[in-house]
Amino acid sequence: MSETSWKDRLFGGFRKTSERLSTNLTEVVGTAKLDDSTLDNVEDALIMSDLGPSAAARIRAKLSEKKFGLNITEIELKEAVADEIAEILRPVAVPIEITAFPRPQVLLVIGVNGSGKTTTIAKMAHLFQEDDYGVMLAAGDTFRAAAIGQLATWAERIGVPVIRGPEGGDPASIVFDGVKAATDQGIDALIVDTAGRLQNKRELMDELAKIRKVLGRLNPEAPHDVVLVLDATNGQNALAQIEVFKEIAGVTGLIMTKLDGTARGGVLVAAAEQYGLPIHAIGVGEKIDDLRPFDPDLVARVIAGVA
Ligand SMILES: Nc1nc2c(ncn2[C@@H]2O[C@H](COP(=O)(O)OP(=O)(O)OP(=O)(O)O)[C@@H](O)[C@H]2O)c(=O)[nH]1
Repeated sequence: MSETSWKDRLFGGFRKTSERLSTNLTEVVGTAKLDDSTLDNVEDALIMSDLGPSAAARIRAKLSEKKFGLNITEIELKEAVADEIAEILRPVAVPIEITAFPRPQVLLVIGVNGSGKTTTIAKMAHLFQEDDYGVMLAAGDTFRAAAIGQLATWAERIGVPVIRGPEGGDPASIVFDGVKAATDQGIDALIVDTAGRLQNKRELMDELAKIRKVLGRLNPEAPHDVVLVLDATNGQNALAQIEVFKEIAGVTGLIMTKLDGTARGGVLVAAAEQYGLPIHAIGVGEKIDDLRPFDPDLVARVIAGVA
């Protein structure tokens, strides 16, 4: 896909978020002087737009440091907010690199049901394929037959092999088969779907521990990545998921999906500020090429409504 059309999609995707922040910030201006009361209002506007109290306080402090007492127009305020959002996003906008030696790089993908995990795995595979990497999928979410079928359908559609077992089968054994097959076939990236049953933390922890143990026997470096897929429409609840999964699954990076059609895209900034985990890519639609790594400066401007 051309960069222009991705940009359009990005704009379209974040439209509701930027409208919300824009509206909230517009209410602020009128008081043209950036004094304490205006700063209070800016901070409130950022919190109301899901950027979270911590990012809001940080942006407020920076604005105050740079522009306190100055007269500021609405557009200048939005530009300044965009600059500070970019500061927060820059360190975490880190695409996944396929660097594992020996191959394959093993990526465990976790996330609660409905977060967009399966679709995101297909989109990631597609991204890697575009870079000429050989990709294989492993259907480690054996909890539901539908999940295995859905992954297999995607694999067929994008033309990548998939390792699968029976419903209720042992995920660790599928991962084992996956690594062996990927190694034999010279595959670069093995993406493993896992069950995301947060309802039962103990079970999930045990399952992941077993997968790690099996992987460790084949390659002590694996899994190289533990990617948590989050649904942006869940707002603050998505942040709570980071907290839990970080603790129980050793998350190494995030992918945030469904940023299209939600006014809650500010949660991307909240996640960046609060957790500092790499955000590998963002999803702005249901199509195969609707997931990309992101340009933090551009996304910041889109969110603040000045792009
Ligand atoms: N609008 C939009 N929809 C998305 C995005 N990513 C995934 N979806 C949709 O979200 C729904 C759930 O996605 P799945 O991939 O099935 O999610 P899952 O987490 O694997 O969920 P289960 O299979 O139910 O466990 C599907 O209808 C996807 O098309 C996105 O970035 N934007």
